[in-house]
Amino acid sequence: MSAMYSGCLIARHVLPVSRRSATTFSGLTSADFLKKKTNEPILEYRKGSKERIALEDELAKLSKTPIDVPLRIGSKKITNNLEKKQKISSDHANHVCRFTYATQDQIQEAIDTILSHREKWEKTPLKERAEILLRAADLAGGKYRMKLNAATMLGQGKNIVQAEIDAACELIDFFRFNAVFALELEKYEPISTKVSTNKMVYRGMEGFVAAIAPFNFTAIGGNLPTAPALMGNVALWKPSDTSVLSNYIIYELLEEAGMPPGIIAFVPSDGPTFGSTITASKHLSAINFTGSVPTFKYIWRKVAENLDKYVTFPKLIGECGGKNFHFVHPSADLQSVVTGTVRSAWEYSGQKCSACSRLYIPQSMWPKFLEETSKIHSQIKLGDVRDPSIFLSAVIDERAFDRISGYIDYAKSGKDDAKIVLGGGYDKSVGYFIQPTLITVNNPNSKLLTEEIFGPVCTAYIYKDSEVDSVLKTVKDATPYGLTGAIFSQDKNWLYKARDELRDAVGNMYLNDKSTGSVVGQQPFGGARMSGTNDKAGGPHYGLRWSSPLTIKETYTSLTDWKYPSMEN
Ligand SMILES: NC(=O)c1ccc[n+]([C@@H]2O[C@H](COP(=O)([O-])OP(=O)(O)OC[C@H]3O[C@@H](n4cnc5c(N)ncnc54)[C@H](O)[C@@H]3O)[C@@H](O)[C@H]2O)c1
Ligand SMILES: N[C@@H](CCC=O)C(=O)O
Repeated sequence: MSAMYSGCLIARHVLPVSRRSATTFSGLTSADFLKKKTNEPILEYRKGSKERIALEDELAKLSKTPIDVPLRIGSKKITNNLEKKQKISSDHANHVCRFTYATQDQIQEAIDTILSHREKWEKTPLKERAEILLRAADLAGGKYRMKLNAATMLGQGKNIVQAEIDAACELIDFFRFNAVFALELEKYEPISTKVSTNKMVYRGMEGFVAAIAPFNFTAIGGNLPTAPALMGNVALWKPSDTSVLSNYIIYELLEEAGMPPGIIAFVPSDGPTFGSTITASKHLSAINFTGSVPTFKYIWRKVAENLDKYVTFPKLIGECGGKNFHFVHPSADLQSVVTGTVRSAWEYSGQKCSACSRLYIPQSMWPKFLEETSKIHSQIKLGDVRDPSIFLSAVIDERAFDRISGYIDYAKSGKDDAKIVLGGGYDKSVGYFIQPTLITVNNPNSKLLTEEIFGPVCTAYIYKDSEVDSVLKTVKDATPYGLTGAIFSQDKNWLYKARDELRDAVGNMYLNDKSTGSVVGQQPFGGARMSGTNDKAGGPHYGLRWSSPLTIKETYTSLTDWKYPSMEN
């Protein structure tokens, strides 16, 4: 820990990660990671396994005793009236936590508090900041793993595997890879000469970062404020109302890992109140946003309105929605198309930004595709998140339920020649349950094929095999988005032709694989076009976005020559 923070509460965390033993469920620790640079293993949770027993225990505790989540500003814990609840979406009579909205004054207090810690934190060596994240990774992999998973299952509607790949593995990977990528960045040295040396200092930004998180990925919630903090920034962390608990558990484990108070403030709040307060502060240095396009546009406009106020130009980083496609060539491997589409479109009820929600499939393949997909559909179980045999659970809340069921009703009305070929049922009496649904349309401009639905609804456009190339050309401009897309073809020449045709259509492209499931360090993630600013979270250059590098040239000889050689006769 830096001398600046020595003597305060966190002094017990002085040992570097490599000399501190950690216990994790997978057995991989940050010390091992520094040698192997490998992703956190995904645990299987087989019945009777150590991890399954521990998870069930945590689920039972949390189901019985919801948690009260305070605001965290400096060393204060503030509860106000705990007037809000984060419900269990598959059992909405119950909730996982009570929390409160920060008022405008409290958001302002949080800004002032973190700014008062900025200078010291920014001067703390990167290595020390990185070690906090490496310790946090071990806590997320061990002591906190099941708490994170249980909170993500009950609070955000994920089944065991979906919680594990997000709240455990992706979060741990973000902490570890970001730490190592940042240390690698620092290794770059500009060229120096005999008379002067040059240095690049990866300085934090002057001001504060506002991290605004979506509901659907616990790991993203954890990444948004900590990647900037790693690079020497202070941050406000606004979780989504429907991911408060899992995000707060991350806050607590960061604290235990040695994150000093006052570097990150945890402030659940009303979206527009938060948005207008942060954008009105002249000290806003950046926004790290993940969520929908309309919210990001709102924030961007607010920044534009306040542009003359700011000390520095705020960096606007936003990862937004998508209308992700699977494009199937007549030569494609049917099994991959079926399995990939079932998983991408319906896992986690289609609430991954990368979920497949439009399928382009040739007439020749459609009957067999439907037959095989129907077989799987009949085995898929939709139910309460605590039932380990479910494939998917309820959608996140009533607003999402009403929006998604509205699209299903549109299909039922027969507009755009829409037909529901699988699923189409929904019921919100106990939980916000929507059946995995497959629709076909004849109109390529149907809103079912062009708007982000963000639910377990996939729309297929069945094209004539002979028109494959012309249909391919329509994919890019069919929507304003450009997040993910998959191309399935065993004809390699055609596959690479399609890859080139769709070069501008996505930020993450999959060839003969489904459109979801990016892994930190393997597929750095981010969308093009209206899907975001494409800063590639989980990649080696992400840290640069949170830095305002300072270049320093120091010269050791006197400056004597003022005449140019060309001036001599
Ligand atoms: N591209 C990616 O990496 C990625 C990842 C996850 C989710 N997403 C997208 O996120 C969306 C789903 O998440 P969501 O429903 O939480 O999105 P959302 O836009 O409704 O909310 C995102 C966050 O913004 C906050 N917010 C709302 N109004 C605000 C305002 N006026 N000012 C400031 N903040 C405000 C919300 O409270 C929440 O914390 C989908 O569109 C999905 O595709 C994208
Ligand atoms: N990393 C995720 C995307 C996150 C968006 O919700 C995936 O690719 O499945």
